[in-house]
Amino acid sequence: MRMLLIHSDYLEYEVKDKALKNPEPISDEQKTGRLDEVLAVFISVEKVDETNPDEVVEKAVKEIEDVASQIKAERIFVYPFAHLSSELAKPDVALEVLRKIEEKLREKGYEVKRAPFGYYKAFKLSCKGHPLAELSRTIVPEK
Ligand SMILES: Nc1ncnc2c1ncn2[C@@H]1O[C@H](COS(=O)(=O)NC(=O)[C@@H](N)CO)[C@@H](O)[C@H]1O
Repeated sequence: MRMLLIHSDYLEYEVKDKALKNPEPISDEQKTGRLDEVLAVFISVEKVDETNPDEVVEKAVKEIEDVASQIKAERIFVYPFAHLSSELAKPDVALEVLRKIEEKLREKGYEVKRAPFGYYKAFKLSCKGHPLAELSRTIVPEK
């Protein structure tokens, strides 16, 4: 899994078209979304993650929590992003992993939104620009 973490004044998105034949079903209210004062986490779930998705979820949540505590972020935006890797996991595995990350972060008390999966989306992001505002992490399951 590849993650790009951007500490932002805000992230907002708007769903445009389907990028997959069967994207995640969404309600009208999910067609746009915005969070202010947010840690935006762009995630590419990779093929290698299919060997142990639950382990990758655990490791990703830990990494995100570590960064969130350092920058004192209480809101997290989980953003499916297929452009951080050339070895993408298949969509059904990727969506399940992203849903579990969202769920576990919420259980830990963060305010969490997740952008819809399988759509082309317009988005606006305002990076804060401090030394820890732009980070990346690579997570792999143990062999
Ligand atoms: N492995 C993945 N990790 C994260 N997001 C994914 C993954 N696979 C699919 N998606 C989601 O599905 C959308 C489209 O995925 S994609 O791989 O880019 N596929 C396409 O764009 C197709 N139109 C051509 O392959 C992405 O924008 C993202 O929302």
